[in-house]
Amino acid sequence: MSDAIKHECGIALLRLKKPLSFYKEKYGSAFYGIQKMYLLMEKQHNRGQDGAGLASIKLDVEPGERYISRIRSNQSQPIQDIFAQINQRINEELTAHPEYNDNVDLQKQEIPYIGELFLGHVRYGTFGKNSIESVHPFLRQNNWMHRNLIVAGNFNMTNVKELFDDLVRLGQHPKEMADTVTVMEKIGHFLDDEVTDLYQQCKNEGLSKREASPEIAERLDIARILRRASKNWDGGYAMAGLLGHGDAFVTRDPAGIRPAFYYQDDEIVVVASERPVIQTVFNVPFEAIREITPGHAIIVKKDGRVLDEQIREALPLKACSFERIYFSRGSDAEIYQERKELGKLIMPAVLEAIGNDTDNTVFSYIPNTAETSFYGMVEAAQDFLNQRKISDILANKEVLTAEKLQDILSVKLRTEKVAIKDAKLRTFITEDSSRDDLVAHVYDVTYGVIKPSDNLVIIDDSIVRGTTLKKSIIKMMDRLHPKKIVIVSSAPQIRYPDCYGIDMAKLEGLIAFQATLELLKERNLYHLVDEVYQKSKAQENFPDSEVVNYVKEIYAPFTDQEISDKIAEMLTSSDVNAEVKIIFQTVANLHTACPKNLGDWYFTGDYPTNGGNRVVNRAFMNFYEGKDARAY
Ligand SMILES: O=P(O)(O)OC[C@H]1O[C@H](OP(=O)(O)OP(=O)(O)O)[C@H](O)[C@@H]1O
Repeated sequence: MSDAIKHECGIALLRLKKPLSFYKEKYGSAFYGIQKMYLLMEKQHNRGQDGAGLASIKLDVEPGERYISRIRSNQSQPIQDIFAQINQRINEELTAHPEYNDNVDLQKQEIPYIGELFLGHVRYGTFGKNSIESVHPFLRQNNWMHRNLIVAGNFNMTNVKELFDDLVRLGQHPKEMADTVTVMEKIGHFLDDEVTDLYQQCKNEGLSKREASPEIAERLDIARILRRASKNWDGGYAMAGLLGHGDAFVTRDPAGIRPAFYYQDDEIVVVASERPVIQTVFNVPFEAIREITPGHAIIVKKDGRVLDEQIREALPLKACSFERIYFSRGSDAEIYQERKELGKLIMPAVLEAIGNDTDNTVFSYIPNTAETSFYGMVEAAQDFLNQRKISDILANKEVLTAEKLQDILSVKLRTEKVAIKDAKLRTFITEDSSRDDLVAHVYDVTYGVIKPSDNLVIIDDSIVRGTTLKKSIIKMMDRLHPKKIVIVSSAPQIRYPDCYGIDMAKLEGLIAFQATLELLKERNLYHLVDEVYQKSKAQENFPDSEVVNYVKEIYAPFTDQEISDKIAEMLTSSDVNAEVKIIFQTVANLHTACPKNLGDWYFTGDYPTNGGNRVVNRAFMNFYEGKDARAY
């Protein structure tokens, strides 16, 4: 089996509803679509830096003219790479044929990528190969216009094997087991089916073959195709597709795990993985942008109609909270406030850890994502300080002088930028093998702002494997000689693997799991590991719906605090002098801060789809059997 491919990805779909001459007149260029695609993709580069791809379709072309273009790159800076190539191609054409310059019809006819429909994708290839074949969009070609299918997705299916077997049962011979291919072939199969049915219909109505073609395109029921294709999909997905003649769709999983936003007016329809991208690129307000309803698809017919159709029965809404904590850009109006709230809500625990001694404490953060929660933490600390000033003033009100008041008011919160990130990479999603070394060299430290009598409170958005802390942050912070280092995680302890698109596939990689194993050993409870293995093994061949997440029993004997303390101990190497404490967010606070994104399986083990329980079961067995394998 070829490696399943991970998809911590971003998508962008754009349909220009007017003729290209309209954009030339209004915005000065018929390349409007390409320019907007560049921005839509670049502003989602946080979602993928290993690969980028773009496909475009020209509507209503004559037979013999090319109408689908696709370009993909797995070079460093892949977004720049593909657009540099596109630009070069366009410029070559324009230089060789000056007559194209002011002629939109000729541009459309002769220059690739000048079309009305676009699909872009940015990709993280977090493990396995990062070959060009793994870069989206994927293409399924056919001589029949409406049988051409182009797909790109931000997704991960837990049951690729089963979906693959389904295809084989249908008589197909898929060329690989990668989930993108499987999903595309699934859609493709029902697309073919639908086309065949419609052709029969047209024939019965007396239409000639040639007359039938545009009729089929018009009547094609995309929702029906998606309903049939996605029936057995178990996973998190925002799946986008284009058909050769010009229909387009984006469908979202029934639990709303992966995000997808859209906007439309009379000039454009646009879909992206993140909302602020659309706001910025098209200068539209927050309120004008909608989320695709979980289990629905937004379908843009070739004639410009936009349909919102239900595809799957909705599941309880479990939008991924990790999008809010880490993955998405913090520029979204809601996400920004949520991250701040995460910082605020954890403050009482921080104050306790420093014995309310804000005077001898420096507050800081680990760049970049945690910067926003730092602002929230600082606001809460400021509130605490103000309360103290009020009490001081009231207590001294009989003897208050201007000087005394000045003394009280001059006390300030001490915030510093202590950690500096040298490389502009997201290390969390860097491939396992090269990560340790990278992390060790990614950060640097600011000297001269910490006194030996100080506590240093430093907030990070999440602690996953703990590499960032162990290999880099704690050691470097210790070089500043603080008395105590308090690491604050704006996310709760990550105890279970993810299987819906965030790369946390192995249990033994998670520091919370490792710490719990240590505790089990110390307390002579390690037999629980054997027991959980027996229970997991016994349900190995159960249908997904009957599998129980027994891994929860591993954590049950311990309080959160005990596990946190063990994590701190394990991440602190013997040469570190400061006392190190780690504080994690509670799951209850997470839900308070991010009320719309209640998906919390990596923290609680409560998976939103049945496949999740199978994955955690498999992940545990892999760990127990010493198999260095991914669980899906
Ligand atoms: O515990 P670990 O397994 O080391 O992973 C957690 C770290 O990874 C992320 O940083 P990243 O460099 O990806 O991104 P950022 O700059 O966007 O915060 C995250 O912000 C944590 O610092």
